[in-house]
Amino acid sequence: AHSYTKYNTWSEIEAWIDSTASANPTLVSKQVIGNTFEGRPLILLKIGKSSTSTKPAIFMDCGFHAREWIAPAFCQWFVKEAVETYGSDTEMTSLLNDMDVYVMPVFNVDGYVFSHTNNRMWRKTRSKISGTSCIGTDPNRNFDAGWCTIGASSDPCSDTFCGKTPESEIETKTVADFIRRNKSTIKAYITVHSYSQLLLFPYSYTFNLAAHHSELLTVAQGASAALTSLYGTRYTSGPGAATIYPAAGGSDDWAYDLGIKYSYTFELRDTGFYGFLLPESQIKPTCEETMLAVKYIATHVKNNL
Ligand SMILES: Nc1ncc(C[C@H](C[SeH])C(=O)O)cc1Cl
Ligand SMILES: [Zn+2]
Ligand SMILES: [Zn+2]
Ligand SMILES: [Zn+2]
Ligand SMILES: [Zn+2]
Ligand SMILES: [Zn+2]
Repeated sequence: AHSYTKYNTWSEIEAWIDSTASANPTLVSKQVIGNTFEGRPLILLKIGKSSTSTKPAIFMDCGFHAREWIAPAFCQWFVKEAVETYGSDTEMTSLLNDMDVYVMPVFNVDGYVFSHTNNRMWRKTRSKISGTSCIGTDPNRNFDAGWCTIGASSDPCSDTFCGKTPESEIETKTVADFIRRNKSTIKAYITVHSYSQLLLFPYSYTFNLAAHHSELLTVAQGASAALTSLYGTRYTSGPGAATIYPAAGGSDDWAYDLGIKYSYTFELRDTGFYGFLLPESQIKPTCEETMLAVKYIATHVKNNL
C-alpha cells in the first residue's frame, strides 16, 4: 500500500494521485498531459486554491532519472505537506492562495518501473532507438539547451545519451510543450534529482555566468541555509557547470533560456555513502529538510512576481 515513508511502486503512486485529487477537490486537480514511450500516463498535479483567474505558477518535477527514488518520494511528500498544512501554515497558505504549483511526481515513468522490476541502477528512459539494441535516452541531456555539445554522449548505449535530436523523447517533448504553452504564467522551474546534496542553477552547458547569476545564487544560498537549519545537512549551491560538471541538454538550462528566471536542480541526499540506494528511514528527514528549501524558493518567487 502507499506510504509517504516508502519508495512506492508506480501503481501505488498512480492510485495515490487519484485519491489525493479526489480527497482535495478545491486544492488539487489532476491532469494527464501525455503518455510515455511504453504508454503510461504523464501526470501533473496542480496544487493551489482554485480560482477562476489564471495564477502565476511554479513547475516542479521529480524522477527524471529512474534510480533516483528519493526524488519522487519528495514530490509525494510536497503534495502531502501542501494539502495537510494549507490553512494552518502561513507560508504554504499564502503560497497556494497566490500561486499554483504544478507537481509532476514521476517524469520518467517507464524508467522508474524498470528500476523497480529489472535494474535498480537504471537511469534513462526506455525508448527503442533505431539501429541499435541499446535502450533509452538520458532525459536530462535531451532538452534543446546547448544540446549534445558537452557532458553528453551521442552513443545510444551511453547512460548520458543525448537522443537522436533535442526532445526526441516523448516525455521530454510533452513536458517542454506544456511549459512552452504556459510560459507566461510559470515563474519558476524546479527539478528534483539525487544524489550529492547540491542546489544547482544555470548554466551547466557553459561556464559563462547566467544573467541573473547573483540573484539565483543568493536565493540558492538562502534555501540551502533553510535546509541545513533542520538537521544540519550541508548543501553546496552554485551553477551546474562548476558545481557538479559541465553538461548540456538539461531541463533547468532550457527553462532558464525560455525565460523562467528561477530555475533550479536539487540533488538530494546523500553524498555517496548510500548514494541512489538511500534507505527508506531517511525519506522523512530528507523530505522535511527539502520542504524548507523549496518553500524558501517559492516564497521568494511569490514576493518577486
Ligand atoms: N542542466 C543540468 N543540470 C543538472 C545536472 C545534474 C544532473 C544530476 Se543526476 C544530471 O546529471 O542530469 C545536469 C544538467 Cl545537464
Ligand atoms: Zn506498497
Ligand atoms: Zn538525476
Ligand atoms: Zn544525480
Ligand atoms: Zn512536515
Ligand atoms: Zn527572497
